[in-house]
Amino acid sequence: KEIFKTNNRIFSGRFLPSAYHNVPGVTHASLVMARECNDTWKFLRGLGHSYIFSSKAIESGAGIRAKKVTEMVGFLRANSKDGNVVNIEDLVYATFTNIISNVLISRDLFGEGESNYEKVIGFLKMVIEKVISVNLSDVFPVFKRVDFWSQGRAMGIYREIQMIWDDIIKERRGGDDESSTQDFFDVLSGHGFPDDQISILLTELLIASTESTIITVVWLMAELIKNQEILHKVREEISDKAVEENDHVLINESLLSECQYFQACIKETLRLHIPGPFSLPRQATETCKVNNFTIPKDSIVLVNVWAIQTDPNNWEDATSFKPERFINSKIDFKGAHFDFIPFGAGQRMCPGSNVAIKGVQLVVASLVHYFDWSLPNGEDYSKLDLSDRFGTTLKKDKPLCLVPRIREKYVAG
Ligand code: HEM
Repeated sequence: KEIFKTNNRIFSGRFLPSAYHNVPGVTHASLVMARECNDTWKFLRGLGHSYIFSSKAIESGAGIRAKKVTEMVGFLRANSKDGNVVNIEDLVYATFTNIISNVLISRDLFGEGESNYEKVIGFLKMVIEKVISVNLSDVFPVFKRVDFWSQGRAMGIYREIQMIWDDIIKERRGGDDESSTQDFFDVLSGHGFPDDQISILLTELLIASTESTIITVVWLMAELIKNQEILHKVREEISDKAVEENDHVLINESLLSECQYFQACIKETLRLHIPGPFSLPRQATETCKVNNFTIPKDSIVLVNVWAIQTDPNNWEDATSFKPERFINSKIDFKGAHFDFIPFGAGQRMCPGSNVAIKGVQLVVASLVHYFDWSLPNGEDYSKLDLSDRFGTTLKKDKPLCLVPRIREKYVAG
């Protein structure tokens, strides 16, 4: 609360590792990693609100979400006949990447049958790894002027980012595009952002919107599989409240928000398996005092959200998965309850929380509604290993590999 509310303005800086700070264009076109809340940040956050994060923007993306999730279900249906094992992270990576890439550039980044899957995934992982890695000069600023290594690394990141978007942007600039709908590329372009800055912004938004969302889906699925009684309750609730049994049996996205127990499961996943255990590092823009400690200007500030959200003083039976704790509870992730801050809080709070929830709920509802799931080799559900791997993100240690089987009543559909 001291960081995110009392001293909100002072801690509104973002810590920017030198390798990323030195990427040409970053200081003029960064939203997620903008070092301070300057005019460019305000402008980009406003654009993001209008075209990506607001309820209106989310509503207009409903068609894309439905299409991409239907494709995912179709893919699983086709691959669920022979007891094939599916890696849930790989499965949903393509779905979430294509949902956001359609909002950004009106096309799938992972096209069907295209071999760019490995290339794009490799690119995203490389940027994440290189951007967050801390160099000597980050810790000892005295080395800044002689830190040629991170300058070389920055040029490497710049080249990779440009390479991924180059063809797409050229195609768009070529003018063959007849689409009448405006996407985020059009908006940025219309405001005069040059191509290399657009590439940086698209990359930031792509990573911000996929990485944590995918981690959340994997953990939620893992908890549901391990706790079969919770899975059945969720399934029943979705069937009762959100499935419209007509010619095309479809999950009604807007009715999912009325599934209280399912919503509680999503919250409990974000509590127990926080995707960013230290949130996204902030930086003090001025020297200030927090609980009588002096925090010097430019200090890097990590908030241990994992510890807060699993603190036994605040949460009963804190390390167990108990969605019930959120039923009839006012605790939400909107940044006002400081015991539960998976999306951060204050001025730099994640603006995409509603986009994330919409995607997570539709994808998971579809996976549990249309399919039965078992563990490979018929292993007992209770044996599923839920250990995590500590890092800047808190992922499941072992990949979640499951065997889908289309449910009886949808076999012919
Ligand atoms: C479960 C999914 C997600 C989680 C847990 C998450 C979490 C976070 C966190 C902890 C931050 C830093 C907040 C702070 O400094 O206080 C953040 C920033 C951000 N997130 Fe998310 N996020 C998720 C999904 C998304 C999605 C879907 C989008 C876009 C559609 C998005 C866009 C952003 C942006 C643009 C920022 C930077 C905001 C700024 O610095 O002004 N996030 N997110």
